Amino acid sequence: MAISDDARGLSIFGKPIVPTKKTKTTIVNVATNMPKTTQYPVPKEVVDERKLVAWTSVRQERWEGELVVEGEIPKWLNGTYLRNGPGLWHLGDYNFRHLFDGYATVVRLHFDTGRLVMGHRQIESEAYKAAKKNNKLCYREFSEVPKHDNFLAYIGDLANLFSGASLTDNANTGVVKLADGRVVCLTETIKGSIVIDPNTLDTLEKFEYTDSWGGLIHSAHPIVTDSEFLTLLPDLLNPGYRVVRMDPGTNERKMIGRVDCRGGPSPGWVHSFPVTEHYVIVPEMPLRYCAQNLLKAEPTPLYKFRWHPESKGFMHVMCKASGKINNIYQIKDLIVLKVASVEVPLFVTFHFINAYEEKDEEGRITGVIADCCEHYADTTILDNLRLQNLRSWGGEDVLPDARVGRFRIPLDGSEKGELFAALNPVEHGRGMDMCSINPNFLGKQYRYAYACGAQRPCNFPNTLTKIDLVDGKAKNWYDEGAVPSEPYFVARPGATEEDDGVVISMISDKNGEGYALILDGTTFEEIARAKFPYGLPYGLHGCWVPKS
Ligand SMILES: CC(=O)/C=C/C=C(C)/C=C/C1=C(C)CCCC1(C)C
Ligand SMILES: CC(/C=C/C=O)=C\C=C\C=O
Ligand SMILES: [Fe+2]
Repeated sequence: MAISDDARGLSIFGKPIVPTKKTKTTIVNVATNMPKTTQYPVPKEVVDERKLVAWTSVRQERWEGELVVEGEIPKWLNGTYLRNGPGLWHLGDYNFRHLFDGYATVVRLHFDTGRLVMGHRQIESEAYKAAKKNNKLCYREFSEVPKHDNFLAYIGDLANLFSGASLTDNANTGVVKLADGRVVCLTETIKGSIVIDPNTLDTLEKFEYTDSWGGLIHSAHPIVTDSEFLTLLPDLLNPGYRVVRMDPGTNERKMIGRVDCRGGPSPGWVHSFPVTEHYVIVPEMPLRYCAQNLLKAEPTPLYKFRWHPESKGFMHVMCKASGKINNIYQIKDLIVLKVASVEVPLFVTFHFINAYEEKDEEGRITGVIADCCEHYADTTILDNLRLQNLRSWGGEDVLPDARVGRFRIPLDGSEKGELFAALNPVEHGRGMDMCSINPNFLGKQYRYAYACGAQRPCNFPNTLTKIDLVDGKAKNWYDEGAVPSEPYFVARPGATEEDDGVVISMISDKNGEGYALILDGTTFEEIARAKFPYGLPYGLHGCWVPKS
């Protein structure tokens, strides 16, 4: 294996390279069940001392090198963890506004019999290349819109919005490994699907869908397994969603079925969605795409979306085999499959955790359970993710509450489903987002979820938390002032227990430094960490590429 241990690369867009202090961090396992009233703001001196590396642009285009490992990485952990995220938030002196605007930075942790090589690199999207070349924003990002020199240019840009030409391809949300081995970085625009090399992090090509579904947007979180790729294509013209499947080795999405919206002027935002063994669950969230906001030059507090409580929330259950959602009975492999479309309480979620089918004593499916990181139907979290807000924390407890929201969708023809907290949110500090599960339990009854919770006061989820959905308990990892990224579970080969494996996260700490962290999946204790040469910005979602 070729290992380079030098930091090579360029500083980007003129950002200075600032040396970081060497300080040891203290790890505390916390109990987060302090009542709100006994929590105090973090003292100003402590807040002022914190470096904001999580919310600071990555300092150079790329780096690769072997890391020194403290502790022991299990010898069975062989493969590559890739994590994508919006890591570059400025162009010259111009600072982007929202976390989701940044140009994609992919980080790679390559594990080989106890050794660890880290690399990071910018994705060479058209949007990123054009920004570098022209030193200005050239495509419409999540909240940022290019400025126009004159009225004609503005009209041209509006026309380009409808064709999709002016939309970004900045693939900064996640990265998936398809069953055929291709590794694709994704965002919510369909054109922002970009194939990368998981070893060199080279940008290889645009992932071209060869079907003719058209449309501009899809779910940022497709469901990817060894046999398929499922995603949702919101239909903004005739409000609804197409549920599509793509087979390994192809670029063609075939339609499983279509769901019409039951409320509102447009489909609800589908950042993610869950599946069970037999069903695709299509959430219809009252936070809906909004054409007027899409046209605005300045961001609204809800960006390209609008909150429509009057339109209600719904969960649709589509049979994977037939594409049907109406409440009829179907015989497939002698199982009676019932499907449903129910009204549910208002909800706000980015991320579904998992879903599964509930059965009675005879093994008949009676309902569907779908779990998500739910923000109590409060949309303010979206605006809280503005960089200014993340960077200007004064020590107050300002992170809105979130919970593991559990939908119960009856399949007996009832018109309504339920939504409740799957465990007491105090267990995880009333913060909850950025989740993963053991992928072998996708769509099946499961017990454990890994996510970011809160040790309050805070303005962003700041703990790693292991949720036990059976006992209703959580184990929390916390490093004062640190921002951990999504905990990612990798199962030990041959494991029979659901939590037998490790959890990987990357930490941006309060000293401006950063490290890869490996926790034991069962005990949730740290087993290894490896310091990065410098702190890295916060990142969103990752995937595991096992050693071939
Ligand atoms: C980083 C993340 O989680 C989400 C990124 C979302 C993006 C880039 C959304 C972009 C969009 C446009 C540029 C116009 C159309 C609507 C929408 C999909 C929100
Ligand atoms: C980071 C985040 C929410 C944090 C809230 O508590 C959401 C990210 C969404 C995109 O992937
Ligand atoms: Fe996401």
